Amino acid sequence: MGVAVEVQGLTKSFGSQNIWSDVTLTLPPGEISVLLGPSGTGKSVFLKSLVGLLKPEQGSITIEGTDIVRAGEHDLYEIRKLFGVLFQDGALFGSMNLFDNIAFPLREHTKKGESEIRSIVLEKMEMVGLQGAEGKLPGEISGGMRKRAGLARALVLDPEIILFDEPDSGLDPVRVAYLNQLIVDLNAQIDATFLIVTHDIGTARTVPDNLGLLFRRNLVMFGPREQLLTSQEPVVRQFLNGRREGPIGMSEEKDVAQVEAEMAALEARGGDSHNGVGPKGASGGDAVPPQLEPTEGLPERKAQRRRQERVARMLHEFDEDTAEAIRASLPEDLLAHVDSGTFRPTEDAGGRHWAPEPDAAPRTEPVGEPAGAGASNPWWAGGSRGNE
Ligand SMILES: Nc1ncnc2c1ncn2[C@@H]1O[C@H](COP(=O)(O)OP(=O)(O)OP(=O)(O)O)[C@@H](O)[C@H]1O
Repeated sequence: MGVAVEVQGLTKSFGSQNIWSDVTLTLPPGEISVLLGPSGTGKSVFLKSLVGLLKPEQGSITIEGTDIVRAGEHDLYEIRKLFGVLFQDGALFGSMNLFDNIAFPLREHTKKGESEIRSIVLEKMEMVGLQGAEGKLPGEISGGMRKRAGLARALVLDPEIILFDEPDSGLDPVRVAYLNQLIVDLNAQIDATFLIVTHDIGTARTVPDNLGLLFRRNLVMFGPREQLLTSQEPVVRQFLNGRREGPIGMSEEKDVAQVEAEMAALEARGGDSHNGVGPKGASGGDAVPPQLEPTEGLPERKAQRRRQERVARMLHEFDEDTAEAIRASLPEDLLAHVDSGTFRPTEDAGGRHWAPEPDAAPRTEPVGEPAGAGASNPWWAGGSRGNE
């Protein structure tokens, strides 16, 4: 299982330019989270801070008990081994073929022999659908293949956390759809914690368990996908609908009067339903579309059930629309526990973050043992209807 990344009160500036302040969130282990935000809001700075490449001035990033903001070089080196990073362009060495590019971290950071390296590289290449392309140079393959090669390289050290910096950039909508499926499939296979920075609203709506939005030097919201997708916050709605009207301006923030005038005009035209739906558009259809499932034949995502239990305990924190959307994603056994009050609800997480709470276990009988379930029949084994 992937590890949790707990970010508390994080603040980063470059000189007098504050990038973001007081960012608090937790990436739950093994879950997929997406971070959105207008250009220049510091999403890449956030990713670099997570791997210790940049040092925030305040706050903490705790991974397996180590605060990487304050960690020394040795601890940082160890923690970095937990990460795989997919950079925007794949960050491949142009003069090396794909095999050598993907083998690079193994040759640099391990003492493995060439035959073991070969079997690991070929396994990861197969996982990302690149079998047979070992001898190709990065310049000879498409952008989509380069992303896959970058992903294979991010996988070779068996990471517990994978960071994706705009995996969809430069890809056509069909390639983005294939890549999204690959991301979900990989998550099902390796159960690592994923954080994806993207501008692609389709990805944000269908891939993650959790969604966050950075704006005006703050984390506006971070929580279960249903929370952002049903949100009425003007900035969230503007971003998810990819429209001009709203608080986000061309290069800077707009003044209040202008935003009000734009919103009134938008309402007069019928609201978001009248916006165009481009390939990356978000309007139309359900506010909360079904989440992508792993390809048939692959294991279920282990994080799915863990997440369902987690959000079932958080239901009381959300408004009616969000709670209803979350309930629609829960299997019947968990809903029964929610409705019978078996769960001890989370306290004061406010939907913005999550921490393992030992005291949030069921109050009475263990949730895992509904009547008739035998010890050899684990309670999560059946009856989940997923995010239908
Ligand atoms: N090393 C650095 N030194 C000084 N300023 C920096 C540095 N790195 C980033 N910045 C500034 O931080 C701000 C946020 O940049 P960042 O690349 O993180 O934004 P982003 O949200 O990822 O944008 P985009 O969506 O366009 O990729 C920018 O104003 C950028 O100029």
